[in-house]
Amino acid sequence: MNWETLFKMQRDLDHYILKQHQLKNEQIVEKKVLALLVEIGELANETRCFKYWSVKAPSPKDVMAEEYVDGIHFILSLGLVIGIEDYHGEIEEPSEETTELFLRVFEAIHQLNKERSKQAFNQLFYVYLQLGKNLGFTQGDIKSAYIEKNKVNFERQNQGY
Ligand SMILES: O=c1ccn([C@H]2C[C@H](O)[C@@H](COP(=O)(O)O)O2)c(=O)[nH]1
Repeated sequence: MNWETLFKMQRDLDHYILKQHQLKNEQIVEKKVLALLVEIGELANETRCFKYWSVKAPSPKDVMAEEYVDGIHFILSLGLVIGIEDYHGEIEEPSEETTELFLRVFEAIHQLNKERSKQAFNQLFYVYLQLGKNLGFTQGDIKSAYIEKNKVNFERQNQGY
């Protein structure tokens, strides 16, 4: 999977948003970290993986994919802030179950916020891709859902979102 294209699309979107709201990256890194944590919480809610008290089915795959790629947006965006423009790691079949993977993603986000290093970024991307695989998304699914949502995000900026 060529992630470089997605990093480039993310850079364009982030620039557009910063310009629109007259902000600089330094002012919003922590907000981006919180935004990412919130998106992952929203995704967890759609999967219902932790709702041991409920028998309702998870949301449809397209709904989950949209939440999942919101997370991809903020991960790429945080990567760009620390100077990362591509990702080359291979993913292995995740051995953990969904809940455990979510907890590992949250942990990796906190680590990235503390370290702001390439190693911490790669760990986060790796575990997030494992979560995606666990939820049934191929890399092709992720790419097409990302492209679709990136377009929506641009449109929203033009509509006074
Ligand atoms: O600097 C930013 C701010 C937001 N978004 C994108 C990520 C998500 O796809 C979406 C979040 O939108 P809502 O949670 O407001 O729907 O915006 C970015 O890509 N970069």
